[in-house]
Amino acid sequence: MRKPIIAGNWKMNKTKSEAVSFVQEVKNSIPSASKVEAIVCSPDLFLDALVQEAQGTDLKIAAQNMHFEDNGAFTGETSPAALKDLGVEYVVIGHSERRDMFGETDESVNKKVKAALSHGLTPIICVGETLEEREANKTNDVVTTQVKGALEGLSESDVQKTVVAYEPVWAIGTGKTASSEDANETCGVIREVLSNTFSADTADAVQIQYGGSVKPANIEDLLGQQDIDGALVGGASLEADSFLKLVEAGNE
Ligand SMILES: O=C[C@H](O)COP(=O)(O)O
Repeated sequence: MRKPIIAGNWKMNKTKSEAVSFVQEVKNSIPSASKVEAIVCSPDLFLDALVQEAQGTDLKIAAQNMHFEDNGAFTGETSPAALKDLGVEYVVIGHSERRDMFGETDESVNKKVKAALSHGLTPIICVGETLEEREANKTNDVVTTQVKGALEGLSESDVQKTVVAYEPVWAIGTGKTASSEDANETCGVIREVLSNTFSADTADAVQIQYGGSVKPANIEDLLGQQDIDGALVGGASLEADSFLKLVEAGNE
């Protein structure tokens, strides 16, 4: 049985004091033995404070990116070793904003996924098509290539430790959500790729999230779909109230 994940990706928002207040507000409202895993993906600057603040609660803290090397001359970057040492448990890898604006490729995503796993971090691997690709009926090809590229060379048991987030680029921050059925269909395609490339057991084990304008008003429909195991949420995760509503929806 896959446990759904509600992950709030704050992107480049909040100051440290705002971030800490948010965690103080939500951490004791995550039901223990919750049916969903609740995660906040924070800018690196606040990770240490947030991990401390969330200790002993059911709220997990994630990074939004990392380098694939353990150390070296990579100015401005953060290593997986440093994240692990802070007590971070998850890391978002290959978000479309990083692919689009910071030169992430399937190859760098693959290196980062391997590095995360080797440090015991759970990678949340983002895939998804642009509007142009969708209109050219290339959605399935694009996500297939991205999923295969991200997981290239991994063992079945390592793949089972990953999370995939399907985020159609045209639905991110636009207010346009894929219909639950369309989102489910593409998550199903991803599961089929996992099954064909690795095994049916692997496909069954991997949590596949949907992301793109998820909000309290549409979360229930999305979570009700067979192949959608949670959500990666940007805008609607910035306010504690709204984040808690998303987590509550997963507990109903
Ligand atoms: O990582 C989160 C996604 O990019 C979705 O962002 P959004 O919920 O603001 O559309």
